[in-house]
Amino acid sequence: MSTPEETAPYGTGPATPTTAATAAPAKRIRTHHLREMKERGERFSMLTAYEQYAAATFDEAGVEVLLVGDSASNNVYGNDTSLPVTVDELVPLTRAVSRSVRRSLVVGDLPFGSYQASPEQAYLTAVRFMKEGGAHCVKLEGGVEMAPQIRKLTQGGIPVMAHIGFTPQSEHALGGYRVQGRGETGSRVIEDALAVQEAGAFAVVMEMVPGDTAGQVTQQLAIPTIGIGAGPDCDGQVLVWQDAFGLRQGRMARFVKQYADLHAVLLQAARDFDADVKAGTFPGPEHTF
Ligand SMILES: Nc1nc(=O)c2c([nH]1)NC[C@@H]1CN(c3ccc(C(=O)N[C@@H](CCC(=O)O)C(=O)O)cc3)CN21
Ligand SMILES: CC(C)C(=O)C(=O)O
Ligand SMILES: [Mg+2]
Repeated sequence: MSTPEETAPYGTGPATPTTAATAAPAKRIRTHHLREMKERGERFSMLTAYEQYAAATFDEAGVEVLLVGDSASNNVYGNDTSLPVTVDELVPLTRAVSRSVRRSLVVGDLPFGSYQASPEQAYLTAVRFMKEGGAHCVKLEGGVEMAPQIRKLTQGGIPVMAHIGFTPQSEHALGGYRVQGRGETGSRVIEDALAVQEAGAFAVVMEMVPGDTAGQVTQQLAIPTIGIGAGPDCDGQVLVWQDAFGLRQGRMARFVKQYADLHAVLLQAARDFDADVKAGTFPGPEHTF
């Protein structure tokens, strides 16, 4: 007789990786490992993840960092922008991802309005991602102006990933989806990068920053940089997984490379199922008790 746990078909989380069941226990990625990789001149990868199967698969693939992005606003909840998503909506997704990884570092992305008001607000929000969501660290958007928040969290035992350049939560203030730091404003990106490092951030995302500026920042900083639309000279790269693997349809930002066409695969599978049901060819005898 097997135990209920052994036969439970769902919600098995990281205990049943698809192929790695016999592999040695994976060593968890910690924030200092990313810095050591930078020091050795090695690059690392980051993808968004919002639920169990994507998270477990990317973990198994060797992706070092999984971001439960506030981009769940668009890619899970169907909003047009990242602004409407709430802490109450993101924390359960973070919990799903953190339960599903064996090795990857899980980053909870603090949503718009949940940390900008004060370092205290930021701390209380970040604690929810760590306690209820099981996140290993958090990310927040902003440079010089967010240094007090970054300092407060870091001193309170919560590692912080910063996010500078184009910061989608400020799209209305920035005047739309635009490359940041072209020409004279390049110095702003460098000031922001130095400020977040000084405040204690363990890494920094740079979004839509000219490649040469991102390369300079990467050289100047001791902490790793992670690019999205910031050229090849960052220490790591991040993409939204539904963009990279072709689940999302529509116009993609220039920085997206498409590695698969999951929309086509899923569409065909759904059409085949629908046709089988309508033809009476599913379920067959082998599916019937
Ligand atoms: N699915 C998805 N992918 C993302 O990359 C993403 C989200 N959602 N949601 C939150 C933010 C919004 N982001 C965006 C959204 C649009 C552009 C964009 O349209 N960029 C254009 C304009 C660049 C320019 O000319 O300045 C591009 O062609 O890259 C970029 C980043 C990144 N994040
Ligand atoms: C695009 C990444 C960096 C992000 O912040 C998100 O997915 O929310
Ligand atoms: Mg985000």
